[in-house]
Amino acid sequence: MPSEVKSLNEECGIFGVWGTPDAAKLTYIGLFALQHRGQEGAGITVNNEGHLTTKRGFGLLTDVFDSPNAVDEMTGQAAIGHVRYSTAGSNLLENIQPLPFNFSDTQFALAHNGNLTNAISIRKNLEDRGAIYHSSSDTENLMHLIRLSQEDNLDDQMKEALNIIKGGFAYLVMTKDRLYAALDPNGFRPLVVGQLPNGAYVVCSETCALDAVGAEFKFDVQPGQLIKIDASGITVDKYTDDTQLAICSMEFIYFARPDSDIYGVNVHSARKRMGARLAQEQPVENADMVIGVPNSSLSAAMGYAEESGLPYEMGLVKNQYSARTFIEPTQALREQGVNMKLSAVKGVVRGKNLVLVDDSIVRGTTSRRIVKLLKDAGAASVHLRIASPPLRYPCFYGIDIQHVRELIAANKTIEQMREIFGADSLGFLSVQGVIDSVNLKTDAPNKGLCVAYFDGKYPTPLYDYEEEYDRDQAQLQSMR
Ligand SMILES: O=P(O)(O)OC[C@H]1O[C@H](OP(=O)(O)OP(=O)(O)O)[C@H](O)[C@@H]1O
Ligand SMILES: NC(=O)CC[C@H](N)C(=O)O
Ligand SMILES: [Mg+2]
Repeated sequence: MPSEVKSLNEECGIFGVWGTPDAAKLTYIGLFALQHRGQEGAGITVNNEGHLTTKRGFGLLTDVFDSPNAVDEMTGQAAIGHVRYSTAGSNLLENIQPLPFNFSDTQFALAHNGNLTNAISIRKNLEDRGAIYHSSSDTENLMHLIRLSQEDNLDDQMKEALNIIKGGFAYLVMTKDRLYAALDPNGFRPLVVGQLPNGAYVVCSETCALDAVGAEFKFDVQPGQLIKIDASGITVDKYTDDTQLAICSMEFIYFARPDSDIYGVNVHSARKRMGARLAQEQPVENADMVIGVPNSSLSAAMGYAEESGLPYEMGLVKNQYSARTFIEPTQALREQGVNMKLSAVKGVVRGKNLVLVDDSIVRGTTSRRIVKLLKDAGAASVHLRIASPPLRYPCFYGIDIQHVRELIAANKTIEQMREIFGADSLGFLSVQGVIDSVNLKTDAPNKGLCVAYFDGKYPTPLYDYEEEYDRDQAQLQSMR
């Protein structure tokens, strides 16, 4: 894996459309707007008069659909698609989604964003009873549970299956005559419904994909809902009442695109408010300017600058093509200052006292590199400010960090981190600062946000991950 890839990996994007010509092409365009959510693999399943065909492969959407014909030949009136970053089951072709299933009586295709916390035990249980899995992905479990259900219609089979799986899931399930969308009881992942000018419905991870295909936003799918779209239109149903919103706060901090709205909150504006709150909580005296770390922290840096009355400057630039390179500098070259991703703008930062705003620290790789870059470029001082609290606990609902040993803030104090990064000072936003800045309109705990990565308080039992989590925590205690 190239070392210049993202440190904090995203967690899959899904897109589905029902009842329109060029469904596969629209899905391609929608997925293109969701590419930031996953770059390991991509795929589209098209439904042509009830016949489902899937094309999927490794890499970016443009790697999988590498000629105009690749999408044009997928004719049909409905489609679902997926861009993947794996959380369960490695980066193998059979795990790339949509997962296609051909039964003697029908066909299905599944696309999933999130991570199931009881996938291992469901699989073990079903394999003991003779089930044969196609993939090593957690996603596949839903298909087995639907087919094993004794309910007499597909709506009820879906509901039964959705009540058995646990954890984080936004699912799209397409059959020959309908498209289902379902969200887990905590709504860990965003999922929205929109409508095209011709009346066709779209369901996807973020509103930026609705904008990309010219669809009008209709509503956010709510925790526990099961949506059905078919020839007779859209039906909004639910599979459980036992729900409580706990959407991933990292969606607002880092994952989602700034032009997306989640539950009515614009992501860029939420980040700006986090930056402004950070300026109040962690001010810097005698600074000359605020700079952000492209791309995701620029909104927070703008908010910090506005609140503190300091100029917002471009002190770092990011090479737009860095995500696409598989050729990386060796460690020796890196030590000589070779950097393929970020560069300092020397003419701006030389001799200046900088407030450097990033949105998060995961392994600490970025912070270490950029403080050095800026100092090498002649910055007089670098005060690092992070627009989120220290990430100390793993996520089991769809982000790929599952071990605390990977998280620098779980192992080091703030002063130790400051020293490792070579920064002149280091400060983080409080958990309450995140909650107040996002400010979702709900009575749920933490105003509807999951902040478990910061406080270790998970909104659900961890099921199959419980033992591993306890072991990790014990190991961490012994290291302290
Ligand atoms: O502590 P680390 O392990 O280095 O991870 C944290 C960094 O990773 C993310 O940015 P990323 O490089 O993924 O790119 P982006 O900001 O352009 O989305 C995040 O915004 C931080 O900058
Ligand atoms: N990041 C995700 O949402 C991943 C979906 C699914 N768990 C997979 O591994 O493919
Ligand atoms: Mg970043």
